[in-house]
Amino acid sequence: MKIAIGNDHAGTEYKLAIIGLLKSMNIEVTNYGTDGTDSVDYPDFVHPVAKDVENNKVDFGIIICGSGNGASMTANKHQKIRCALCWTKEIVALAREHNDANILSLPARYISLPQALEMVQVFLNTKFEGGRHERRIEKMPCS
Ligand SMILES: O=C(CO)[C@H](O)[C@H](O)[C@H](O)COP(=O)(O)O
Repeated sequence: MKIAIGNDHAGTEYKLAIIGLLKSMNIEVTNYGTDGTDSVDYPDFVHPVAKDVENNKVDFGIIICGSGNGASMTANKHQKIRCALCWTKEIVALAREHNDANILSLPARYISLPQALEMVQVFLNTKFEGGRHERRIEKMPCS
């Protein structure tokens, strides 16, 4: 499995820990940064993740900012992206089962690091249910 990951300054600590987790699971990671804590603009680090997912260069994306909102809004501008902003593992599971989310957005300032790591594992280990949900996600894109 391959994952692309990106974040702003609010997400660096969590991002580095998530990369450690992914590598311990033998998952290939493309890290688009930032790796620092100087103030940056999240779109600069989210668009590359969304492009990799859109172009099937990776299986999934993970993006992290303070609230998760700016990052998810940016990712969802891409036609083929279904980015889910999640704050519990139950919402993560539903984002995969019902929405076939291909990017997970985490709000680093509002969840604990252990929660974030657990949510990443749920995201990667939960399958899309298909069925009625397939019809619904097919209706998501607007022309
Ligand atoms: O974009 C956001 C809010 O939707 C993110 O939470 C950012 O991380 C946040 O806005 C950054 O805030 P800061 O005051 O510049 O650290």
